[in-house]
Amino acid sequence: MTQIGIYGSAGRMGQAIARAIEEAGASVAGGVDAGGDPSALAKTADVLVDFSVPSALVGNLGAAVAAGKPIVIGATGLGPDDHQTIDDAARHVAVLQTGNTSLGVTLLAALVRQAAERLGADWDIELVEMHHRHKVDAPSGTALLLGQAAAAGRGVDLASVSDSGRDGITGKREPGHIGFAALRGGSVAGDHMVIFAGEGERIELGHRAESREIFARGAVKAALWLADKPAGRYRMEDVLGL
Ligand SMILES: NC(=O)C1=CN([C@@H]2O[C@H](COP(=O)(O)OP(=O)(O)OC[C@H]3O[C@@H](n4cnc5c(N)ncnc54)[C@H](OP(=O)(O)O)[C@@H]3O)[C@@H](O)[C@H]2O)C=CC1
Ligand SMILES: O=C(O)C1=N[C@H](C(=O)O)C[C@H](O)C1
Repeated sequence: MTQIGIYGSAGRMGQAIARAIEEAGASVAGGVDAGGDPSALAKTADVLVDFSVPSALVGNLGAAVAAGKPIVIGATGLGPDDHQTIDDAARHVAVLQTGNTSLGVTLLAALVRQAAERLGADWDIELVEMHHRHKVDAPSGTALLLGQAAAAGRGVDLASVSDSGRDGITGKREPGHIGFAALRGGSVAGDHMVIFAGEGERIELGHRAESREIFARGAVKAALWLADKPAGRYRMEDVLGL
């Protein structure tokens, strides 16, 4: 039976993942939260999942590499340095990083990329997301993932066209920019809408998570898939065969 270790185990996702592990017929190797030792868990688990906080990433990845264990990184709010750390770790162990482990969002990203590829640059792309009142990062990891899919469809680098902080006298919309808006409130598990706004018409491609169980099931599926993979950086598309 595959033993899955959880970084961020007492959190909303950590608890949902523990339930999903039991449902999948695997077992929980243990959990670590703030102040805990990531190394002991890495030694006992077959595979690890990290749904904690970005500041724990270096320690969690270091523990996974030292123990030679694959790891799924689901925590969001990651910056360029974090992605470099993930690339470095992926030279030693299998690492799958994604802002969203659901089947629906993984498919949506492919549709967004295709739409961005086919629609001309005169179609403005805007992303709107809404999450529960406890979420601490914005834009969401999913919004960034979808923005990256749109940018890839257009053959541009998201960092050079991203527009996420409109407030006050912003001036006109920059042609080619990809805009982000983040709403927070209540218990919303995660809503994302990608809007392609043309002259006189709009296309809206979206996803609504009805509970975080979909993320938890996807995370466990990814962990079980990753458990026997060689070193490298993997994506949810690889797990789902999309
Ligand atoms: N990729 C995906 O599909 C999804 C990703 N997420 C992401 O997962 C992350 C967690 O979300 P959520 O469960 O709602 O958040 P929570 O705040 O409920 O949980 C985070 C957990 O991490 C713990 N933690 C804090 N510091 C450390 C540390 N150094 N080492 C290990 N654990 C630590 C916290 O412990 P304490 O409370 O003691 O500080 C807490 O138990 C977020 O980044 C969120 O965006 C969420 C849903 C889906
Ligand atoms: O914090 C959350 O809850 C979620 N975080 C992820 C994100 O930042 O996109 C995934 C999902 O939307 C829920």
